[in-house]
Amino acid sequence: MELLLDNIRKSFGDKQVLKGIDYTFEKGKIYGLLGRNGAGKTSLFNCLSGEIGMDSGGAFLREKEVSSPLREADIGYVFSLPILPEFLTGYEFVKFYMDINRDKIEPGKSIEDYFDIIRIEQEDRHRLIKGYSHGMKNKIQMLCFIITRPPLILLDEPLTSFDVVVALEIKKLLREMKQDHIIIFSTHILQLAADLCDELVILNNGTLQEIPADTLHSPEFEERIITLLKDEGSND
Ligand SMILES: Nc1ncnc2c1ncn2[C@@H]1O[C@H](COP(=O)(O)OP(=O)(O)OP(=O)(O)O)[C@@H](O)[C@H]1O
Repeated sequence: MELLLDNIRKSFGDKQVLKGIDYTFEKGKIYGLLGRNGAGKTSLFNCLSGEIGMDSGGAFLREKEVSSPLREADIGYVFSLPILPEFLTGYEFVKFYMDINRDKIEPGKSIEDYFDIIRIEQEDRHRLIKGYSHGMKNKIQMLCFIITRPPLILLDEPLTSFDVVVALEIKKLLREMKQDHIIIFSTHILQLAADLCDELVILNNGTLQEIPADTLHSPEFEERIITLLKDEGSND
């Protein structure tokens, strides 16, 4: 399975943020999306998820030479600022989410199993989401895609809110899941990108640019990325 981005363009007023995004992402890999503040990473994710409309271009999933337009149901999107019904308990929300997605759930997994996966303690499961920490809310958002397992998973700076222990668990989980999914996550933490990603792409002056694979584990990794990101700044 592949995700094909075809000449995606998006402007806000006079500001052209995405200037023709062309890229092919493959199943089985974790992609790190890098870019400076305001480069358009969230805008790209929002265009893909349908949160905002693209001005032109398109996104398609291709399976065995057959392409179909990307649909909302194909995407699990974890926002950097989690959006959840705060008036429900974690348990109530997850139960509701499982009920409405009954047809997509792996047989044999209970609600408690899912909470165990993301390590939310028993006593916290029945507390209102309103009182959850940022990291716990992110975990609940992640649980949504663990439950429904959509082909495309978009993570907008997700791991920054987790403590080191949870971050390690989530990294492990993403690595386990990657064989069946296309995972793209945006981050400003270069070490995390180098550690977790199979490929890196930079959103540079409104277009996506692949970073050569040999850069990822080279001793000059950080230096080379920073040079590329600075180049972007000079294009503004
Ligand atoms: N709804 C909107 N209306 C007007 N301008 C917007 C809107 N959304 C984003 N922008 C602008 O588009 C540009 C890209 O923003 P975006 O949030 O996509 O960048 P980003 O790469 O995710 O940044 P960061 O790393 O700081 O989160 C910015 O100049 C931002 O102000």
